[in-house]
Amino acid sequence: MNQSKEQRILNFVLQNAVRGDPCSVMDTIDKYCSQKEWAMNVGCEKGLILDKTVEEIKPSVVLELGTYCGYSAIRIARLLKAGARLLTVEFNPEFAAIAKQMIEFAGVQDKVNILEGPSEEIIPQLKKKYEVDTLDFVFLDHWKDRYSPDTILLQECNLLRKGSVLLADNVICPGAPEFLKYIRNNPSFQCTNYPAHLEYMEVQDAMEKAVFLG
Ligand SMILES: Cc1ccc(Cc2cc(O)c(O)c(C(=O)NC/C=C/[C@H]3O[C@@H](n4cnc5c(N)ncnc54)[C@H](O)[C@@H]3O)c2)cc1
Ligand SMILES: [Mg+2]
Repeated sequence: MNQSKEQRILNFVLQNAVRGDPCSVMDTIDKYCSQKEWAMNVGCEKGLILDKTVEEIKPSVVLELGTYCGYSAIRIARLLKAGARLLTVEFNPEFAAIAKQMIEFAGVQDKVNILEGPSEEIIPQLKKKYEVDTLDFVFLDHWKDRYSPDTILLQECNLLRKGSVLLADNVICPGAPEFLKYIRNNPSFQCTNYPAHLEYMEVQDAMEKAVFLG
């Protein structure tokens, strides 16, 4: 059975990146996806916005929605302080398996927990099953029509506290119009837009940061 694109990306990393070196894994994925096969990793330009957000917050508990191949999980985990943890949610078992291997190769597996299943089922389990009190940082990068329902669900499950930060990828391309409408008209969130380009392309995109005001 011929390989998936995600399997080819993983193989390229296993053969060309330096084991235990997260930056080498990220650079190798970026090289493959810009030169050989495009894939929906946040990439290096928007990745820098993600890095700065994580460095600013210094989060202890991070939730990522949409692991895919694990690129942004590695990007986030490499910056986490000792004892901090990233919970990343992925409902496609093939992608979850690829991401697990990618994260282990990068050497950040001790900081990352891949939660397999749909975000709408996992989010309500975070407190009891995954011992989460509140989330310091949430990176949204899954199906774009899930951004606003999951943001509402996070609030309903009391997982946000005053100062919790959401960062959403792709609010321009593919676009998350319903999310932008919801979050920018909601007085409980302070929003900032970060224009950028779609990963590996000269197409306009942007990230939206939303701080929960409690
Ligand atoms: C028209 C067009 C098409 C594509 C692009 C380019 C482009 C650029 C980007 O940066 C993108 O993030 C995307 C994009 O579509 N991302 C969706 C990402 C999904 C991943 O998350 C997983 N997942 C999806 N919903 C859930 C869910 N509820 N619970 C758990 N996991 C979920 C999936 O299993 C995938 O692992 C697309 C630009 C324009
Ligand atoms: Mg994305």
